[in-house]
Amino acid sequence: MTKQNVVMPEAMAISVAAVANPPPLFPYPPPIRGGGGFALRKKYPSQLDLGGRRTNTWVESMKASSPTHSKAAAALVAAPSVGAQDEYATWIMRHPSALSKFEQIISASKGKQIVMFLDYDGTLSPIVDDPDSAFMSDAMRAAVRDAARFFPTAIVSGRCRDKVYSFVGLAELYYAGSHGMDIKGPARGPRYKKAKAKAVLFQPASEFLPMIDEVYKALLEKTKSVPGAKVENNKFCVSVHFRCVDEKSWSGLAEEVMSVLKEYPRLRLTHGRKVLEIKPTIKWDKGKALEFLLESLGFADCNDVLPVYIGDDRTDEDAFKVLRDRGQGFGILVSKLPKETNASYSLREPSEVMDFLLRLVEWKRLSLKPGPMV
Ligand SMILES: O=P(O)(O)OC[C@H]1O[C@H](O[C@H]2O[C@H](CO)[C@@H](O)[C@H](O)[C@H]2O)[C@H](O)[C@@H](O)[C@@H]1O
Repeated sequence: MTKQNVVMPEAMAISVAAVANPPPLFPYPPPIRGGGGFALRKKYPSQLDLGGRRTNTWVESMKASSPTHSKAAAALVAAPSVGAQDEYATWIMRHPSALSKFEQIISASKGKQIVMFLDYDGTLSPIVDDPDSAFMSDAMRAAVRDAARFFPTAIVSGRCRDKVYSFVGLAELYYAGSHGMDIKGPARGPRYKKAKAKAVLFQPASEFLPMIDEVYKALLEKTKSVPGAKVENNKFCVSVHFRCVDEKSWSGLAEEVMSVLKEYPRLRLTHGRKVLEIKPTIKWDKGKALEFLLESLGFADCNDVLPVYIGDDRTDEDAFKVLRDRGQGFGILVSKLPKETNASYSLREPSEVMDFLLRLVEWKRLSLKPGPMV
């Protein structure tokens, strides 16, 4: 594998400019909890402002970060109120199931190479309490392996690349770890590689490694008194998990995290599904990673490509938005609940993601079979 010297203008703008003027994050509005409904929020900042926002605002953001796993939301999924059902019905018309619209999707791929981008947690593996036990099933692995035989496939995850590779275990895929800040091409050369495809190893935040390591250690120390808190070193970013922390301790945890981060103005804080995420302030995200990978695969400025991105979290919205802005391909949001999203389609859970991959593979196999002799 050769180290690639790629000049990406945004990636080069890593430090000073970005620090002075942090990039706006996509305002992914999680549903408002409580009130018995799934009302979509119009504005909900996904970047937690270390300077001005009060801790209780943080805690509200933390509460909203995993509605599917709150007891109230789980009850609403199991037995939704009439209002919630109406709201879901309206939402699903705007973001129909990728399974029910399968024919529409494959007809859009006519004459084009599908390229698959798959988030990991909550997309290929179910959300579980222990991040170290978020294994994908063998059946899902087989479906991804089959899909990758026909379509270039990349795993795009917030996790450390090595970790997500250890979960997926397929050498023929591209992997973008640390929310796209650590990209590596397949160990084995896939058959579908275009002639202009390049070998890939791209780490736009490498200068932040020592800082991330330092912050990881500081966060470990600061949060060790909070029962259930877990700090995960994702190489170019750090996750502070609060899924197993008693809700009463969330504000204390947020305060500890903020007290560490105020010493690091070149890092920013966002939140995902019951997790606080600490990242470098570079203009790089899963959307940029998607564009980078398309280019690496030889599909830059091509019309004969249909990128499909499947993900469940707010960081995946950056990729959905890129596809929407390019007017190319489409995003599929994995969610049982209505959420404001830039994805075109939806799937309810990882098992539906697997069904979708299997149908794609089956369709491709049939389309490659020679027709009957006449
Ligand atoms: O981009 P992703 O692959 O979706 O990674 C995002 C974060 O996923 C993991 O945390 C989430 O899944 C855990 C296991 O199911 C769950 O316990 C946690 O509450 C979720 O937030 C991962 O551990 C994080 O480091 C990733 O940033």
